[in-house]
Amino acid sequence: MAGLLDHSCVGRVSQSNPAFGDVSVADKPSADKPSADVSNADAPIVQVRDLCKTYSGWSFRGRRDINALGGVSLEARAGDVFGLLGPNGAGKTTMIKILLGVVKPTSGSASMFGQRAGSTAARCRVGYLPESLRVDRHHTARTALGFYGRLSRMSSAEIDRRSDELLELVGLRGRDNESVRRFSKGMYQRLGLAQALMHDPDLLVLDEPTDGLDPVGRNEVRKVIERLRDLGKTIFLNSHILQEVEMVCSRVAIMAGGKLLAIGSIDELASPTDAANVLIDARAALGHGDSIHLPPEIDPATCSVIARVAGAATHRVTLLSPDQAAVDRLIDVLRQHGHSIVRLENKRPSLEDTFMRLVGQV
Ligand SMILES: Nc1ncnc2c1ncn2[C@@H]1O[C@H](COP(=O)(O)OP(=O)(O)OP(=O)(O)O)[C@@H](O)[C@H]1O
Repeated sequence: MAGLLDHSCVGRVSQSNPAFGDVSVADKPSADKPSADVSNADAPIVQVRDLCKTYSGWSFRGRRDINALGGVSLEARAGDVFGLLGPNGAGKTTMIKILLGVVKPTSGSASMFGQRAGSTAARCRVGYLPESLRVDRHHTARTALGFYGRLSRMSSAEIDRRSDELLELVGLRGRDNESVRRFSKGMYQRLGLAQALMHDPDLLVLDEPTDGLDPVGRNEVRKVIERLRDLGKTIFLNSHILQEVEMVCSRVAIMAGGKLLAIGSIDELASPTDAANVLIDARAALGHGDSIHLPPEIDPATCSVIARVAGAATHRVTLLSPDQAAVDRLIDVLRQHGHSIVRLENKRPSLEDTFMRLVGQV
């Protein structure tokens, strides 16, 4: 049953748990007891040191080892919305499975809240939304939350109170007694977020939470994540969708081929070549048969014609890392030469620029 791991402090992880897909290397959960005194206030919420994972497989050519993680180190701290990014096969899911104790690392260490990743004490404080959550079709949103609450050994009163809060938070209040069979994918994922939050975890691990959703569903799920961020929840988000990561994450790690390529805030990861720039679109009138004339003060290399219609041409001038004086000077020159400023945009480097630069080099 999906969600068992999220509430697994009361039970064992089933190796056939559909929440984890095809897990070939499953680690037996430890028998350590959760303790009220497990927190180490100064410890990073997630800490990974030199983490390596090699899967051993067999093909008709014989034994074949796959290095899914080749010595990754990273940390996420309280209040971070930490984005884990990388192309297919980067090792993101393997990292999450190790953190949740489903896969055993080959070497290196992983801990959460200062406790060994996968230990019961660590897992009790984590809520997990798998990539493809499956809630039994006979459930309503409310009975599903009741089921997950009971797995966490919550009392009926606690389950009712928490369900009310979470249904409100994820925007399913009023739909709570409908069969999940009638839910859209977006509603289903929002219910998934609610089940992951049922036992009020300190860390939320979300694996591709908006994968397969249409733009409306994506937007709804993202709004819930933003609400959780604003409430101060620590979130570990695995996603392919760069714009989404850019909108919600405070820090990101970019991985490829089992290696960590970069880690930091989006601004920290931008290189000078991705630097912020200013775009100025200026329109100049053209007489019949006129060619386009740029003011002589403007370097043609910084300028391109983006539109030419009868009687007018629009130029786009790009200023790299400009100061305000340079922007003012350029506008003055354009105006003196009879150009109208039709658009001015401050463009900050996008995560996509950074991602493509780093991943493209691998
Ligand atoms: N159970 C497994 N047995 C053998 N190889 C595996 C197993 N799980 C993952 N791998 C391999 O390990 C590598 C990393 O896979 P992983 O799923 O961690 O990457 P990912 O970044 O999550 O990719 P995706 O975005 O496609 O899910 C891949 O080459 C994958 O084929």
